Amino acid sequence: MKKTVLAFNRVSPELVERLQPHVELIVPSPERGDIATQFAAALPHTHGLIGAGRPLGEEQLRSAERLEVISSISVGYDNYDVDYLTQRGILLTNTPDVLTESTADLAFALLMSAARRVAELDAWTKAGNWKRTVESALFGCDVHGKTLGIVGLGNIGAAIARRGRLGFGMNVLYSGNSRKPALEQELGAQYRSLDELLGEADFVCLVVPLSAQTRHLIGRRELALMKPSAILVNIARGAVVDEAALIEALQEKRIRGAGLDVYEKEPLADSPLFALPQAVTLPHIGSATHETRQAMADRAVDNLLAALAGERPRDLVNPQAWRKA
Ligand SMILES: O=CC(=O)O
Repeated sequence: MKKTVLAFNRVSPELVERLQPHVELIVPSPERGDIATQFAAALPHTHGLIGAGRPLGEEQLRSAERLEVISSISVGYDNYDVDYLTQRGILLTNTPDVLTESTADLAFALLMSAARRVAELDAWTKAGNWKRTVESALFGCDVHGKTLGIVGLGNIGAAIARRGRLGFGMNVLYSGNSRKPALEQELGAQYRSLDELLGEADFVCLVVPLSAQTRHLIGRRELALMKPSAILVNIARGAVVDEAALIEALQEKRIRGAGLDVYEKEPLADSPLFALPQAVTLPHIGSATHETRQAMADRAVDNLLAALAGERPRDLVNPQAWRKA
């Protein structure tokens, strides 16, 4: 008998096509009422879950007695209570690597947009404000040759550093838990403590996973260490930054600007950020290209089907659960 797989919410037709021959697939749909109710009703019969953007821990999964695997279509896994899953022997998988370059592209788009005021001046032009040559009040700042500070030089951080160094001749600084001699060699990247990096960088780019250690890593004190001319880019998770402190720093012009893809509460609604033209606000689209989302879905399906077949999935977040499963 086929095992049952429950999607978190609507999934792409390609994903349905790949899964359907192998499993009994349940996809909650807004046409059939409340998604959360449909999800909860299907959980007790479910062997595998697939999707993204749904917090899952003990409270949500108590009734999921047959659950063997959660295949997350994301690289980050801060939505899941990993200890609880491990204790229950439920495998958790993610989709690393395939989104590295697209996410680095978006970090650079945010950085460029904030520096050269792309989004702001696009809105300005379309509002019919362009009557004569733009004056210095609307000038941006250079990117090439400036200092790029990467907080968290993992795969995505390294891809951003490469763009900065090789594409824009930037000086690259990084902070994090460990030194990266190969990247120091390749890109001339220099290690700094977080405080030193904040004081030296023209662009501070956050690329750390969210954890107890990185929650509010950038707060009032850290923002005060940044240069008044500096720009903060966050493509990691909203809660890595104390958003209220960031809004205050932007309102008081204590930093030049921000490029944000992630927020403490998503979707972002009614935020003071909306009134700040120097904050570029995107709706969490780091990996949202057709090609990358397809690659992520494929990788998530591979992980899910492997786990349901009793094989060790390629991207296992909690290997300790493998022994228990
Ligand atoms: O934020 C996106 C991801 O974790 O893949």
